[in-house]
Amino acid sequence: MSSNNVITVQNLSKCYQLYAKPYDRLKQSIYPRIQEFFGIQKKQYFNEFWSLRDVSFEIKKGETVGIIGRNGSGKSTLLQVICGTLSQTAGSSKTNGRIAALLELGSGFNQELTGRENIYMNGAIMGLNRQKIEDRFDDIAAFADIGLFLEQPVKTYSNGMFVRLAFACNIMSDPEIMIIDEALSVGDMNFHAKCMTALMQIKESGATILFVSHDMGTVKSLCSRCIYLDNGKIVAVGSSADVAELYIRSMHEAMNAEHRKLSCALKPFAKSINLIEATNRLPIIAEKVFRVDHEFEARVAQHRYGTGQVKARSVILLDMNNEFITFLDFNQQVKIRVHFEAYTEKFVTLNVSVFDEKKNNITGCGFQHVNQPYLLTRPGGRYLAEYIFRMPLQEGCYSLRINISSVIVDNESVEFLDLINDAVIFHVARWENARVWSQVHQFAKLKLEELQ
Ligand SMILES: Nc1ncnc2c1ncn2[C@@H]1O[C@H](COP(=O)(O)OP(=O)(O)OP(=O)(O)O)[C@@H](O)[C@H]1O
Repeated sequence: MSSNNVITVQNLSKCYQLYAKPYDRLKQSIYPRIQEFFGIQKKQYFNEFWSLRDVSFEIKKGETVGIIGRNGSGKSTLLQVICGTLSQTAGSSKTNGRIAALLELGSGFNQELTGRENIYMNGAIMGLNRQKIEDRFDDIAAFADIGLFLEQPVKTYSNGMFVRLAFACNIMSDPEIMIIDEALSVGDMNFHAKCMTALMQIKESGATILFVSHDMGTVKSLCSRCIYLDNGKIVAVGSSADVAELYIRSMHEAMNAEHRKLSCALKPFAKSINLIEATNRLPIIAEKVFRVDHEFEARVAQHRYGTGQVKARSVILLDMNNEFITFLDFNQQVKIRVHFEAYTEKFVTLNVSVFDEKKNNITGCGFQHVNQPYLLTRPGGRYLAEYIFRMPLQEGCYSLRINISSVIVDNESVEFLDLINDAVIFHVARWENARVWSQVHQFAKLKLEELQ
């Protein structure tokens, strides 16, 4: 392993034996030996299931790496093999440094012992002596913040309490490698925020973090690099912004496919929208010209996906004098003008989102936010949608995502008809008045008084 690598995984594979019937397990433990003894070809009484297949990567000291993928893609299996709690079928995994791991709920704690006793037990396992644990005890208890439950056996804990205690123990052990499997998702909002701050501090201290999550926002803000697993194989490794985007795209495509399958079952719902909003046709304005921008379409071909039943044909950013613009002043008012064409009858909404360079969704707007009912398109219909936005954003480079979706279940589920990432790229200049601290500036009012 190179001296800089703290985790090296080489051609790692994990195979589970799946038995159709419990009896097959018994047969597998007896018959092959007998068959071997009599020189008969050995028979296999199980099906092989490979939860990891030939996975290789390296993680350098100080890196924060996310592992993403749909349910069952092999993320937890990978973390368990790296932590040494599960053995691999082939390949190798090497780590170099003190590991603190938050794997599945319940692991690492003795269910019969109290929270307090488990803190001591965990500290000892992490190599801390009694004095060190005592010095840190109050910090651990304060971070876990589970009150009187600290004196109760952990078998009485809720999932959230359990994770609070486990996370507190882990971060107080000064880990060199921190491995977290989805743990934060069971904590409440306050705890999540506290953990994120703690993880940022661990990251700044130079520790290496390996992090499984389904929350792409957290992955993008915490991780510099990302590994995308599917069916136990690596699909992509790269910057977390790019890899998370690839994953989101594949999830959206899978969702569209699912919706197509469900469309028959959902027909009664579509009818109910028809009744409510059947009048929602727009007047045709003959004097305005529909804009088809072939240059735009060629440029975004790689960045768009969806069923294509309604498609944006041009997306432009204009100032309030209707001039094209890509360099904006801080808080400048702009128009986002989208010409789109329908090839079918659908209830649609058109959403615009602003993304930063790390592909975090900063702000945005959809029909429901401006009280615009869903539009019932007609085959061959050509439409113009124009949002007026202010961009009170930190100095930097941003992009617009245009998303035309049809509504499956109000405010819950949509089918993506046309989703275009990087439809427009633009820069926001520095505000002359003051440095902008957060990504979206708040124009607050302040009352400041001196009181007796
Ligand atoms: N003990 C086991 N025996 C058989 N198959 C298993 C076993 N443990 C895991 N698997 C299978 O291995 C595959 C990968 O599981 P794993 O838990 O690693 O996925 P994951 O990506 O972490 O999923 P999730 O996002 O749902 O947590 C799954 O199909 C799972 O059913």
